[in-house]
Amino acid sequence: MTQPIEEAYTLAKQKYAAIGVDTDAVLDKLSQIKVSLQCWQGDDVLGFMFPDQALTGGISVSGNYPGKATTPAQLRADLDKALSLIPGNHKVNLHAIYVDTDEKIDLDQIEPKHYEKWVEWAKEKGLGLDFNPTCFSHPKSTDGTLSSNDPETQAFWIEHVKRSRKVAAYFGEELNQTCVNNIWIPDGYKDNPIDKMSPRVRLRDALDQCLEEKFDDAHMLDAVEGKLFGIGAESFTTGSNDFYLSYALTRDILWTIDAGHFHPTEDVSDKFTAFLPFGKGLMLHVSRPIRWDSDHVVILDEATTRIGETLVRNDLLDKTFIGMDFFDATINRVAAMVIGARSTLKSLLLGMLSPIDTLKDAESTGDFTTRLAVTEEMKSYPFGAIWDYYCQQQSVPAGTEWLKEVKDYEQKILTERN
Ligand SMILES: C[C@H](O)[C@H](O)[C@@H](O)C(=O)CO
Ligand SMILES: [Mn+2]
Repeated sequence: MTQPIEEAYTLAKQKYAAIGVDTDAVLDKLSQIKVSLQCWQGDDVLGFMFPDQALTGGISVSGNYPGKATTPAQLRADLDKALSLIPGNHKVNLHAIYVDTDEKIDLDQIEPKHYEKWVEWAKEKGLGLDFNPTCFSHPKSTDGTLSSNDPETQAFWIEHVKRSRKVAAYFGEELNQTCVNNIWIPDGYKDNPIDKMSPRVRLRDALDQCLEEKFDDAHMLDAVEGKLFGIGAESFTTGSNDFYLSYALTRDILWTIDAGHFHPTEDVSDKFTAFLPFGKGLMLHVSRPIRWDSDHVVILDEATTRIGETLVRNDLLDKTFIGMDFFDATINRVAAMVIGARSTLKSLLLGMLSPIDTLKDAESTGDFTTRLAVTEEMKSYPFGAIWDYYCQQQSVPAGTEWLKEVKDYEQKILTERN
């Protein structure tokens, strides 16, 4: 440990102790938390199944920064680099298109064996894995997927989702920890539909078929992710947030809240405690929407801070799987992963460094003056000293030191690609 970091921590620790916060206990708690690092930041959501297929489904990646991963081995190397700069022990989130096989297969043919190399790698690195069926960027996804009114198309996507659940359960069994299988589909209409009921009934029934096979919760949990709108589906999104909230509650599965999938003025963190008194649990896609679901790299802004604080203050960490969802090709992709994950973890640390009991006492006795005064003062507490110490403790670089490693990696590895 370098001297200045230790000294700064000692002073900061005293300051937090004076308001009843035990920073050593906080760092111990933070070290137990896993965030799921989305692999698709590494290759602009292309995957290895149909890499020449354009990205569709109303999501888009801008930028052409050199060095994107074009093979599973490259992507794993980039993830390794990123994970070595993120404090703690985490998970990696895969989409179905990230197969690692020489077989030429379509999405309705995926099997656990096509992802074996990911599992071997995860075991070697002590990582967990999450999974997502990929219901976009495919010739059969242009006119709807699970809610399609073409029985053949719908059957194709049902088969894909059923198989993705088997892959997720295999991940969970092999890695001895829960793998979340998150279902998101892009179905919707550009213009106002007349019949809004039939697509949603078809989606409900298709999902029910997908979920027929039962798996052990300890290995696999289903999650459904809604959305306000997507490019090309501006007027109607079949799998809207209300639809999936209802579906998750009635089927006792996880609801995925993507921070970019609501109206920009909505506070997504407020939804956690609206859902959890009734629901099984949450999956989060921590993201950064700029005017729309732009999937910018997560930073420690007010929205992200509120997410971390809400999870901690309300004791929701045991019921929430924290994933991230952003993809930016205008900057170094490994750096994007590191920035997003470190910022997400910082939001949790900020939450943990609050004098929660004092604040709750003030609130319950109606002392809202104290609640406001203390939360404001906390903003200038020496949080950075605690974070730097945590990084040292977890053997990852503190401050911007990590950037040197990414720049070095860029020079030696990334610029040699393409
Ligand atoms: C890759 C997608 O972003 C992801 O699967 C989905 O979670 C989403 O947020 C679509 O907008
Ligand atoms: Mn998402």
